[in-house]
Amino acid sequence: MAADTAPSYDFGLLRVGLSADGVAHVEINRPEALNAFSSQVWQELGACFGRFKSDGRVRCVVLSAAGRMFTAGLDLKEAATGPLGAAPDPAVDVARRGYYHRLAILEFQDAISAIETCDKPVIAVVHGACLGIGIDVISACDIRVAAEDAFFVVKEVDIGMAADIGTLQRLPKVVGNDSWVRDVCYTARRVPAKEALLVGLVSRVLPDKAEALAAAQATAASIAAKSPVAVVSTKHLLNYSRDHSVREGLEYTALWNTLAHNSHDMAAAVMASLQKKRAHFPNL
Ligand SMILES: CC/C=C\C=C\CC(=O)SCCNC(=O)CCNC(=O)[C@H](O)C(C)(C)COP(=O)(O)OP(=O)(O)OC[C@H]1O[C@@H](n2cnc3c(N)ncnc32)[C@H](O)[C@@H]1OP(=O)(O)O
Repeated sequence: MAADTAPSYDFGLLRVGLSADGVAHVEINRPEALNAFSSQVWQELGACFGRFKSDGRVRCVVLSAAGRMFTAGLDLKEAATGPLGAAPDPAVDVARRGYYHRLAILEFQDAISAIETCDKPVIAVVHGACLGIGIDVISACDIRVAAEDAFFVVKEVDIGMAADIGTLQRLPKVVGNDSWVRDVCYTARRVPAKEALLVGLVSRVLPDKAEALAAAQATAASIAAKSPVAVVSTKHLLNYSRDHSVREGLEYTALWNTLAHNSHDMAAAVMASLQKKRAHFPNL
């Protein structure tokens, strides 16, 4: 993407950096409120990942958070002011208020789903608490790594609600263990990093946040050095296949690759492999 048309990543509660090797680093930066998700946080997150989708410079993303913990979940102070998107006027009937409340929940869902639909792999780095909406967020990521002090809580039942931004849809597919998912979703119990590793919620646990971040950056750099056509195709096809039958997945993959096999990257990669050299692939 030409510099004059490059999207802006100038946000209030996110710090976004883009390295020359194609790795974007998004840091949720609201440490004074333990990175609680106010509407501004999730709206900025949605906008940011929406922009990554069409920004060819971005090949892989690392998502982390500043301060003591990944996130304390939904901003309860903001939530206490009334339901999301609902008109506060009590004279307005419940159907009319409910209509706008539903739209607001859908908007919140879309913002977090932007992590999944941005096409570029996203690696979450979790340290300290990852509560409530934090689980919705990391479940939408491709890879999760944790620091030893990380712990995870599907906290929603403790605030009197069912999780509604993606945890109940994605977490079962991430860990593939229905009994465990129901245990943690019904009880809101604290899951330590070791257990998260054992059950497959995270793929690595590192001694501390700095090492977890370094490991994620190294993985991201390795992904960013691959053909971006191959990488976005792989993400897209994994997600499609997760949500469809094997047969549907195979048929769709054949169709997708009918186009993707025509990239210059394949020829360059095959040639480099034969010559025992490293291929360099242009941005999407
Ligand atoms: C449509 C709905 C969509 C999504 C729904 C998502 C549901 C959820 O996310 S459920 C999870 C909700 N979160 C919680 O229940 C956690 C609440 N917080 C705590 O229990 C504690 O703060 C803690 C995380 C255990 C940390 O405790 P501690 O180390 O003692 O720090 P504190 O002094 O409590 O907090 C410091 C500072 O942060 C503010 N804060 C903490 N959590 C939140 C929050 N969730 N929302 C808003 N603000 C929060 C806290 O008030 C303090 O601020 P001060 O200004 O210093 O008082």
